[in-house]
Amino acid sequence: MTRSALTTPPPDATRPRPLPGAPAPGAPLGPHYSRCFGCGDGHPNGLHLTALTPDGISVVAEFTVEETHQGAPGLAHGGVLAAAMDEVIGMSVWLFQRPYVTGRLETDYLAPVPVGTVLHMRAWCNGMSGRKAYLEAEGRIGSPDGPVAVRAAALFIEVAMEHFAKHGDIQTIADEHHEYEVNP
Ligand SMILES: CCCCCCCC/C=C\CCCCCCCC(=O)SCCNC(=O)CCNC(=O)[C@H](O)C(C)(C)COP(=O)(O)OP(=O)(O)OC[C@H]1O[C@@H](n2cnc3c(N)ncnc32)[C@H](O)[C@@H]1OP(=O)(O)O
Repeated sequence: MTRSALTTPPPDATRPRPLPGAPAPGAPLGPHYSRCFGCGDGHPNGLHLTALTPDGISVVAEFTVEETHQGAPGLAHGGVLAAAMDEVIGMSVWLFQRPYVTGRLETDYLAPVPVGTVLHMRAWCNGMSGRKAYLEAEGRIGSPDGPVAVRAAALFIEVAMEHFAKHGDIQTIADEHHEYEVNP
């Protein structure tokens, strides 16, 4: 992966460890929001990524490239592939049970991805330092051992839950996240 200093963990970064409440290995992760463009099962033309964690600290996911994801005829749009990388990285950092948002996302495109491809994605954390999480992901064509088509490195920044309430749609958050009070 060609990555900048901004997405490279500093020497004092800590290695992530699975938390006690992490999903069981192999259990499906499910969408964090039904209308999410990346994982939402209620999104009419989203990516519909399906994911699980093998170990509580990383995520594997499958993304089937559809006609609605094209850039050039018959080939996936690079921005759509970046969105898929962003999503799978976001799923992996959510395993640490604190809310993070993407600060920076770097992407290498190594091979074209035809419509109909199942992209086998994997995301993991290389280190954490304060509010910053340094993450990486790859997407392989056709199988978990297939050729790598896309790589990404990212810096995610931890935010308070209020970030979503302040900037987003608080009623929908309350409807889907019953543990979150609209008027605490
Ligand atoms: C109640 C329930 C709600 C449900 C929600 C579920 C949770 C999610 C669950 C599952 C996720 C699944 C997947 C989701 C989709 C994938 C994720 C996305 O696409 S997220 C959307 C796109 N990203 C944004 O919209 C961020 C927009 N930016 C911001 O809001 C701010 O800029 C923010 C929060 C990133 C930082 O702002 P500051 O004011 O809090 O903090 P400052 O001081 O600016 O930055 C902190 C440190 O980070 C560095 N930093 C910030 N941005 C950077 C950047 N772009 N590059 C390098 N460094 C950066 C700064 O230099 C600073 O470093 P120094 O502490 O000084 O060392």
